Amino acid sequence: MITAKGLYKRYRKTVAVDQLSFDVRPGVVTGFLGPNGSGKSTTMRLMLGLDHGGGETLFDGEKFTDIRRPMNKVGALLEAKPFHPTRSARNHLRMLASANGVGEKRIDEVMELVGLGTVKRKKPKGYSLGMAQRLGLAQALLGDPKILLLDEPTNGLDPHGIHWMRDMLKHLASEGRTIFVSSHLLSEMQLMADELVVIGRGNMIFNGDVDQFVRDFTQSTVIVRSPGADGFVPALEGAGAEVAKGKDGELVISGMEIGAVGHLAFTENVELSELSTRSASLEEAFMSATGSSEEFIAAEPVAAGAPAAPAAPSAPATPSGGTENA
Ligand SMILES: Nc1ncnc2c1ncn2[C@@H]1O[C@H](COP(=O)(O)OP(=O)(O)OP(=O)(O)O)[C@@H](O)[C@H]1O
Repeated sequence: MITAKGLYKRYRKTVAVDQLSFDVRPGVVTGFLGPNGSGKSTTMRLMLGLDHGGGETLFDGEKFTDIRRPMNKVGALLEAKPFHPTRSARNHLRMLASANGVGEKRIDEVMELVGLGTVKRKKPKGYSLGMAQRLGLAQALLGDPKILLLDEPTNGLDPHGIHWMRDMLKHLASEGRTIFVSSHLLSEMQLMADELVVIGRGNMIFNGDVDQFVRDFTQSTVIVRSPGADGFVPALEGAGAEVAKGKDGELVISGMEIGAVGHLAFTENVELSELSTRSASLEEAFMSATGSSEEFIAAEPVAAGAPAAPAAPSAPATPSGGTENA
């Protein structure tokens, strides 16, 4: 279990992390999301005491600096390639292992676990970014910790690597470990995470269940296909629904429950060939939740030859509403 309380960090005029408080539960993967520059890396560094700032983080009730053998309790992967330039990958882990009372056997075990068994005698400087991420994870797992903090571990991994990382983190969570992982790959996060901490401009936007986040920040829609679709629209609108035409003539209905749509079709004598709900994606929820807290907003692309549009104005500093739990 991780308990973060009142985390705060200011760089000159920039408040990078603003009184963030959240819990990360064991047994599930918790995703850490936020737009670029929202303070995710700074938060993780603060949690591990690698940055000076305000607040406190407890790992199973203990501050990181008070843990006698930190590697056995908390494993972290904060940036790829923080490795010794001349030692082999295995020797790099060996050095860390001996400093932390971890046995030799565990080194080969973690190298195999992350798929680097055949290249463990090579120097990490020759590793690709994806291989470096795997070595970083091996390093984090060396002490068999109950808690893992991973900043963008899928960065640089190919689709197979991303799939592998997802399965690995889900497996580690299923063993009862606490997994806190940041990623920009929202479709991946939707498959991997059970819970979320979402921040914008250093402020808490949401802390809780992924499905709840999607429900809170998007609207699910009801899909209808019918040979009499056009004739059904006035009845739907008369009942207060909003109706849009989707692909292949489907009706995309918002503001009305699926049961009510089915009942209305029955009373209006409309034949249906499909009646279903469509949930929004995590990406849609993320865009809606963090849209106003994006730090870097690009201008709309302009067609070649057209006069350039002025850059979009900066968004207000306050994040959009949500279930703040700070
Ligand atoms: N060493 C530093 N000096 C000054 N400002 C910094 C420093 N590190 C981070 N910042 C600022 O703090 C804010 C948060 O940065 P941080 O890197 O934590 O965000 P992030 O969410 O991890 O971003 P990304 O998703 O792009 O990796 C940004 O405004 C950034 O410019």
